[in-house]
Amino acid sequence: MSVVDFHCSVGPEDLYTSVDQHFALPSIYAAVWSKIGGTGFVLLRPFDCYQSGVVDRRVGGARRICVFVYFRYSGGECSSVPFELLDLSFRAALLSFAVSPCGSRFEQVVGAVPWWNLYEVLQLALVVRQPVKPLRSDRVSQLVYIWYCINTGRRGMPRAFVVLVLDSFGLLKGLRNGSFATMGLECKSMPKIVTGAHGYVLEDVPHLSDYIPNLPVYPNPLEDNPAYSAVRQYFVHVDDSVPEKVVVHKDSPRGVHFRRAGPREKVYFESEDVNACIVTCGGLCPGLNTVIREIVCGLHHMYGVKRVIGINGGYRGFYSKNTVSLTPNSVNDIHKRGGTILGTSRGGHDTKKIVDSIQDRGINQVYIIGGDGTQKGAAVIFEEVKRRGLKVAVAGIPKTIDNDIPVIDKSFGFDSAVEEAQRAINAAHVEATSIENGIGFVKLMGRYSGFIVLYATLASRDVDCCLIPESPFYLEGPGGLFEYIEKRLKEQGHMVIVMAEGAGQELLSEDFQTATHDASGNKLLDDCGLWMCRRIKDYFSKKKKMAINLKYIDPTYMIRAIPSNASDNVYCTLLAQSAVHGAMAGFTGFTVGLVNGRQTYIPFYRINEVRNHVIITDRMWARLLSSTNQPSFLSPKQANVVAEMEHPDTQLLDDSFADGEKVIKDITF
Ligand SMILES: Nc1ncnc2c1ncn2[C@@H]1O[C@H](COP(=O)(O)OP(=O)(O)OP(=O)(O)O)[C@@H](O)[C@H]1O
Ligand SMILES: O=P(O)(O)OC[C@H]1O[C@](O)(CO)[C@@H](O)[C@@H]1O
Ligand SMILES: [Mg+2]
Repeated sequence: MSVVDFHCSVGPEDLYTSVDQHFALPSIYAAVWSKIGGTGFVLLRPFDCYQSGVVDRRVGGARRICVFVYFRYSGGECSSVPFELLDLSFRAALLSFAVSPCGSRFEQVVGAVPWWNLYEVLQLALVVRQPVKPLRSDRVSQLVYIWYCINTGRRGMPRAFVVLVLDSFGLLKGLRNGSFATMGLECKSMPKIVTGAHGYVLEDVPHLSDYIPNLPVYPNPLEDNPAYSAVRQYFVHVDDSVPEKVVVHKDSPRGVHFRRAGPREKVYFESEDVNACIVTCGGLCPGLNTVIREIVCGLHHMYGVKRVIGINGGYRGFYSKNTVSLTPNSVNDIHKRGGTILGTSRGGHDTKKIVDSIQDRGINQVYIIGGDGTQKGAAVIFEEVKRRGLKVAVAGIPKTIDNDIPVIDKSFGFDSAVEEAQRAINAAHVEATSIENGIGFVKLMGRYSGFIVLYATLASRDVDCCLIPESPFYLEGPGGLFEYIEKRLKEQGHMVIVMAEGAGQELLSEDFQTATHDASGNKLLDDCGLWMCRRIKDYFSKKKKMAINLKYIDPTYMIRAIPSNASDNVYCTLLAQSAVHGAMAGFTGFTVGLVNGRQTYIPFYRINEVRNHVIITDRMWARLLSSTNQPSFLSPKQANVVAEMEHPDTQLLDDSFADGEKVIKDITF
């Protein structure tokens, strides 16, 4: 990659960002933000330089390119530090980073400094011992170039790791008011980080009282609830928190925690004042109706709330559709149905119109059920609500059958989807075993993350080959997929292949590629399953002159349109009740989620920073490989890249190496 790559034509729809937070970030812990596919956008203030080891642990390994951007501000309006000192600290930061395990791993370092200052360019080159090319034009366009850089990776996977060294908050505020605004960026809140003894960190969620002073509090009506009186367990302790990592060594720091979900002694809403709404966005997922039902029933039965409305048709429904009144009676049976009784949609997120509608209708609790995109939308709604100073609690309930939401143990609907996928795999197995050289080929969902396919394969034990987006593969030649199919057919006379829809997209021949974007800006995938089946058939009939019988099964929409299974139903109930307790207690700007088996409130930025991926250097992938006996399909070059990946100093500090499936990193080839 060179500076030239910054000029590639990426449309405005690709300009996702989290960097608008930069001037409010308190430390590097809170400063690692991610974009589509998991780009680490790290904002390093001059005095954070000594923390580069933390950066390494959070984003190390996958990133190959490092971009330093140095804005030198000469207005002086907000900076009380002399420029000479800022220059010094900048160089210290750069040097410290460049020689750190993280910095030294990058293939190339690009330094962006004001183009007119050749002296700075030379200094940078000296420090990083690499050719440094200044980016031309003014500071605003430099920022735009960085966005481009983030989005230039293959298969939509970003390749850049960006470090901003800021020397003036004032300048960046100025930029935000200027070009940032035209990029549709919003100012976000400062993360609430509470620290305690022995490395305890609480990544807390916002509260209405953070921006509305002197809010009245009320006793929690649960105190009079016969069910809770019976067990004499009413409220969670105000200081209860849940650790993000439960595998520790005796000297490990206590690490990051999230606020434990549950009812609080005091609430910030009187029951008769609550006017709640529920909206579902994005694709379908088993359990949506259960969550709707349990929010309505939880509000009604636990808190005596009578006014709950449903917003029809996703985010756009706030301003373009009718609402529907929801009562325990009207939602009584809905959990037995798939889909969402409210309807859903992609696109149409107009923050101003949505919050106008919330304000006009007098809504004061907003429950937003949806995937990664929806949670990003919820975060923006929260910011706008806060900016207007409204007493409105915004709660997210994460949904996705793909299980690609980070931090949480798993998303609701995932188990049901995996279970339903068994029926398709069984059918494929029956078909394959009933005929000579039978191949059962099943395509399942999983746009960027292959969890459904991974778990469905492990659960079934009938699968001989599992293909996921995270694990590249190739078709022809030694070690390729075709060779493996031939071997398997010769060994046992049949085989079952299960593939995620996002796998092998890069293999599709150009004539087969028709993909564009959906209304939310998600890249639409081409039907790689169909294409693969055609390639397999062609290969064996034309090249090998070998008769095979391939049956293609595509149950993708069937596995997400079903009602949730029993375990997801219970999970949905707990999520919904946790959301209700949180909103009633005045918390806002949070997503509910299960962390290490406990319900928690997670700040939006943690849910939105990365995408959860299957890690193919993790033991779970080893379990998969030993279950199917398939080769890794990595080309020698790709295998080298994997082998080169260094493990962090302390494995326990990094999710991807902890025992289990919770991951935050991705591998980019
Ligand atoms: N960055 C964003 N900011 C504001 N709104 C967003 C953002 N990304 C997505 N949205 C909105 O969120 C809604 C749902 O997004 P999307 O279609 O990506 O589905 P999702 O919630 O990610 O669910 P799925 O699991 O099906 O992908 C859409 O209405 C979209 O406009
Ligand atoms: O066809 P739709 O409704 O846009 O949804 C398809 C996508 O939704 C998901 O189920 C969830 O993101 C993906 O697995 C899939 O690619
Ligand atoms: Mg999504």
